Amino acid sequence: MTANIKIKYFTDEIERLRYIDGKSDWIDLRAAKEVELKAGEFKLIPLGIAMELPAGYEAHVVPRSSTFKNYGIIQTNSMGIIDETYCGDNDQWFFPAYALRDTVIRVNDRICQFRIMEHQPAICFEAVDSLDHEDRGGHGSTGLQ
Ligand SMILES: O=c1ccn([C@H]2C[C@H](O)[C@@H](COP(=O)(O)OP(=O)(O)OP(=O)(O)O)O2)c(=O)[nH]1
Repeated sequence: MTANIKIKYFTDEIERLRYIDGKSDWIDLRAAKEVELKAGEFKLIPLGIAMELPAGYEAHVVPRSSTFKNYGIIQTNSMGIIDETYCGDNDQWFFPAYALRDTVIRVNDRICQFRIMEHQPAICFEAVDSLDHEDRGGHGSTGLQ
């Protein structure tokens, strides 16, 4: 099955998104403007795109494995969640970056990746006195290091 996604680019300076079938279903995203950060600084890096996600889906954005090594930045929210409703003409995706060293992110640098995920089912929380199961045990209870 193929999902069609409407995408709006905010600049011609970044390469168009490419889905590489067979390797990974995560799709790389690029910085849409040059951003300079000093060690300890936080900035939002625009990713130059907005999308209308398929109904019933959200997108998850995480750094590439090489992002920290190449650029010295980490993603402050660990994983970005793009809601289905984030689909207006100015709803540009961004990467919240914290720099651990002085660094420059250049236009078109591939700094993160995303995939779409189906929403979980609607949840109703039912309060009970007992869950009627044996305790599994918490951290370290398997004895494995
Ligand atoms: O890394 C991110 C995180 C979010 N967004 C966009 C898409 C998302 O739909 C919107 C709002 O994000 P979120 O729901 O995480 O934030 P909030 O609800 O506005 O703020 P918070 O949850 O911190 O109260 O911002 C990004 O582009 N990148």
